[in-house]
Parts: sequence; C-alpha cells; structure tokens
Amino acid sequence: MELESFLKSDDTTCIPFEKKTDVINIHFENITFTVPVNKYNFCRKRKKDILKNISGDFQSGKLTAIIGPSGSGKSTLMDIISGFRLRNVSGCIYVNGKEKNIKQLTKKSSYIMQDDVLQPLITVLEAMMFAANIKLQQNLSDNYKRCRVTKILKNFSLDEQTNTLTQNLSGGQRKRLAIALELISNPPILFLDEPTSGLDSKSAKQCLEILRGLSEEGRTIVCSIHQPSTSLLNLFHNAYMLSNGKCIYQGKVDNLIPYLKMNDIECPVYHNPVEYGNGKTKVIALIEICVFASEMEVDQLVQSVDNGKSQKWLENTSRSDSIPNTIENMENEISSDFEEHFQYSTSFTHQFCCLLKRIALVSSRDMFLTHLIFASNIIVGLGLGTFLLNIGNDGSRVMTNFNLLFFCLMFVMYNALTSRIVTFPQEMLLIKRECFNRWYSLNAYYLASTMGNIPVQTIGVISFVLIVYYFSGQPLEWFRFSLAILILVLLALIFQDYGICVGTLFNVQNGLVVGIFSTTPWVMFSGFLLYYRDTPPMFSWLFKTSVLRRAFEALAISVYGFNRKPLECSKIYCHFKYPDFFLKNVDVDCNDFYVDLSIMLFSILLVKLCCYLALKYKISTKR
Ligand SMILES: Nc1ncnc2c1ncn2[C@@H]1O[C@H](COP(=O)(O)OP(=O)(O)OP(=O)(O)O)[C@@H](O)[C@H]1O
Repeated sequence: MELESFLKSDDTTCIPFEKKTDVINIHFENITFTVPVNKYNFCRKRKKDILKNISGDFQSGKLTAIIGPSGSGKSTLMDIISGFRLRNVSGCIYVNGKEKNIKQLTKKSSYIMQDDVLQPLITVLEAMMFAANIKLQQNLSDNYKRCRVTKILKNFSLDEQTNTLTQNLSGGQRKRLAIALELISNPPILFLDEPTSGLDSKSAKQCLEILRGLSEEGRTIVCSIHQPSTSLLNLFHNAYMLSNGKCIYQGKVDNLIPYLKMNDIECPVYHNPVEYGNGKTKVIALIEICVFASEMEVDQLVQSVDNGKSQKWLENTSRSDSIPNTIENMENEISSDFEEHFQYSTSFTHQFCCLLKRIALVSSRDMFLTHLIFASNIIVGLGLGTFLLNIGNDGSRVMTNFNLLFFCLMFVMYNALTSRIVTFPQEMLLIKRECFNRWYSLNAYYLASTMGNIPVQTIGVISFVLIVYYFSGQPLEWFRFSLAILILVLLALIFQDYGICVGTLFNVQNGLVVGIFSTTPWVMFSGFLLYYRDTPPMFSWLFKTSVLRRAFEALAISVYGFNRKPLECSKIYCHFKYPDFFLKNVDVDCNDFYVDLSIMLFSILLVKLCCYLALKYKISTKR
C-alpha cells in the first residue's frame, strides 16, 4: 500500500512528535555495579566492581553520548539508568532533584537495544501500525494513528520502505525503524545502546541528526557509542566518558578541548579530541587514555571531574533554552506524574487482540514454522500410510500397528517440541524489548500466543492423523478417529509449550540438547520399551506420571478398546486376533482411558504454568 493512499485525505491533524513539555533531568550518584567472579568456584568467590561509584547528569533537551572503550561499562550504565538492570546495583537516581524509584523512571522512558530486534515477517507499515494500535490511547481514531505513522515514517525517511518486510531492511533502516517504533508514544526519555554500530558514516549521521532534533524538542536522549568520528561526536551536545568503570569526563562536547588542556593534554582545535592519536608532543587522545593510560593517569582525570560529580564542564542550559518551563515550576507536575500508578495505554483485551492479529499474520507468512509443520505432517503421513497400507485391521500385523501408534506419538511430540525450540529464542528477544518498553503486558502476550499457536499445531496434527489413519486402515469410526485426533493434538500442545519453555531459557543449540535429552525419561517409561509389569515397584510412579505413556495408552485404547470386534486374520493363526487380549498383553488397562485424558489435560496446565513462569523469569533476568 502506498503511504499517500494509506493516509486518507482528511488526515492532516496529527503531529508526528509533539514537543515535550516534560522536563526530565536525570541525576545519578555513586552508582556501583558489582558482579561475582569465580562464580563456580565456591571456595574462592570474589566480587568485581564494573561501575565504580560514578555520578553524572543526563539533561533534558540534550543528546548525551556515553563514550568509552570496549568493556568500560557503557552498556551497563545505560542498563542501570534505564532500569533494565536492577540487581547488584547501589547508588541513587534523582529525577528533577527528587530521588526516584528506578521502576518509575522506566515508565517514562524507552530503551532501544543494540540488536534492534524487530518482528521479521511484517512490513514496516504493519510494524508501525501495530505499535500505534497498541501504544496509543484506544480512543484515538484510526485516521489519527495512520496520520501519525505516516508522518513519523516520512521524518525517518522510511516512507519508501513501507511495504518492505523488516527482515529485508538495511542496518540503518532497521535502526531508524526501531527508534520510530518507540517514538510513536512520544516518550520523554530515550536510551539507545550503540545506535550507530554497524552503520556507514552517512546512515550513522542521519540517525544521530534525527536524535539531536528530537532532543532539542525537550527530550532526554542518551546513547552509548563506542568510538565516534569527529562529525558524529559534534552532533552530540554532551559527553559522558568512562574508563574502566570510572567517569573521566562529563560535560559539553565543546568543552572537551579546554578540559584536555586543563589536564595538560593538548589537542588542536581542528581535531576531534576523541580521535586524536598519541604523538611525540604528548598530545594524547582521550579515548587512547581510556585504553592505554596507567591507573594513575586515569585517576587524575577521574579526580578532575570528581568521578562525574563535577558539573563544571556541563553547561546547565536546560533551565533556560528551548524548554518552556523551569525545573522549579515543573517539579511538582512531574513528581505527581511520576507517582501515578502506571497503566498501559490500552486495555488487556485490546493488547490481546492486537497481538493475536500479529501472530496470525506472522503464522501465515512463516515459511519455517507454519509451512514446514504442514509439509512435514503431510509428507510423513503419506510415507507412513503408503508403507503400512491397510495394516490396521490385520490380525497378523497388530504389533506393527502398535509400533505405528508409538511412532505417531513420537513424531507429533518432537515436531511440536523442536519447532518451538528453534524459533522461540528469537521471539523471546522481541517480547523482552516490547514488554520492557511497556507495549503490552506479559499476560496479554502469553494468552494471545497460547491461542494463536493452537490452530497451526492442530491443523498440522489433524492432517497427519487423517492421512495415516486412512491409509493404514484403522477402523473407520468417527468416535475412534476423533479420539485419536484429540490425543495427538493434546500431546502436540503439551510439547509445544514445553518447547517454548525450553526456548525461553536456552539458546537454540543448548535448547535442542536440553529439550531432546529431557524427554528421554518419558520415552523410556512410555510402555513401549519397558512394560509396567517388568519395572521395579520403586519406578512405577514414572509410568504413572509419564505423559507419553498416558498418551500411548489412550491412543491404543481408542484404536483397540471400546469393544472392538475381532480383527481379520489372513494367516492360519493370528495371536492377537482379539483386541482386548492384545491390550492386556501390552499392559494397557481400558479403565484408565479417562484417567489418561485427565492427566494429559492436567499436564497442559502444568506446562503452561511452567512456561509462563519461565517467560516471566527470563524477561526480568538482566534486572
Ligand atoms: N553480569 C556480568 N557478569 C560479569 N561481568 C559482567 C557482567 N555484566 C557486565 N560485565 C562486564 O562488565 C564490563 C562492562 O561491560 P559493558 O557491556 O557495559 O561494556 P561496554 O563498555 O558497553 O562494551 P562494548 O562497547 O564492547 O559493548 C565488561 O568487562 C563485561 O564483561
């Protein structure tokens, strides 16, 4: 859809980014972040300070760069101030002079992470409309939302890419889209981790120019940046420099050269103080100091800015220019706003509907998950049905048919399990970002995801069972057929959620190992390899609790139970001509059928609960 036609003719009333009237100045004091080292050596546990008692200011109306060499603690500082990291942190954060709970600060800010994870299978316009629908007040009209999206896309020079899937965007376009998505709700504070990483100089400049413009409207924007070039550095108003977890400079970018001079570190005016190389004239670039300087030299700079406490080099302009009100005037307003009990912009039901719509859209386009699940179910179903044609009613091939039932269970189980383990870790990053930036609640996501994923698995399993059941000649009775489908769908749903649980906690490689390995006890005690009667009593509970055993038993009953007539026998003697006799022989008790179903239903609830708790834990792990 073209952007202009997407925007109706009367949509001229929206403003892409309202000027912020909120003045939010962040001041942090004595921030220390400590991590345990030798975590796994219980005898010699030690602790290490990553950030060492640093202080500083991020001013409203300013674009501030956190600069420092790799490992100096830039991302850590950003994580702490944005509220993304809460554990092992000490120190205070003040908003407009009042000490604030960091959780309250996160409600006013958006955090754009370095890896700018986007939903890959939706277009730029769809992504923006999803964000607008879920992040803007529900009472705003569709036209208003469309207009806002259109104007933001134009501002970010993404109007040519509206119909491009986000997975096909260039690195620079992805970054701009990630920022545009957060700006839909117009947050007064933006944190960006390495917004220019991976971008060429033109795209990096374009990105920072947009951020500078946004900051000059009154926002507080903080970016961590590794090693900016001269032109990029000049786009920032302020710099906050870190070396080995200590602050070696905080102030205006323009003041860097006088600051270096004052510390007997000369740097010619035409040169970027960050880039300037080590030379014979003792002129050393600040970044080089960060990397190579001795502890004594770094300490001199740290003392010079009092580890970030000194505001000498930080021109305090936010009180006078561009911002309409003084902090003193605004303080009460902002404070009361911060005390508000936080609510999402839209209701739970609305979030649920938007998420369900996105899941449906993605499922219809997801080659791997949806198409592969369907394709594999149909191909394997046809293969099995062809090789084992009409064995279902053959009294001489009952054991082969029994093996087929077990194979069906294993196929459905591993299909559901592995498809989620492979795809969910990526989705997890997206949920983490969107939930942290308060697009929607985890509960809304979880419910939508649970409902949204049922059709794909169910239709896949039904097509598989339909083919195998028919070709292998199982009894053509609706009752038995429906039970077989029910059992296999329940099993697929259990292991789909189990896969999500594993995919939440582990990356793809580890998840596959853990996921497959952890199913071994279920397979061992499924009643296929070991019979209940041969197992020592101390292990009998494993049989009773194995969900695979329950599914296997229920499936065998649905095919051979319920007073099925004797099977046809093409040979002189068929040992298992009578289905009841066969079921007894393989330790299947027909009276257990409803117990089996109940245990499977209970397992779904249990796995869903574990899955929800795993998601909740993972979403707050870094914190
Ligand atoms: N949870 C943790 N456990 C152990 N060490 C940690 C932890 N978090 C951070 N660190 C260490 O803290 C230091 C600072 O990490 P951080 O990611 O903040 O650096 P950075 O300045 O952003 O680096 P880069 O520019 O390479 O991203 C690194 O040495 C890192 O290994």
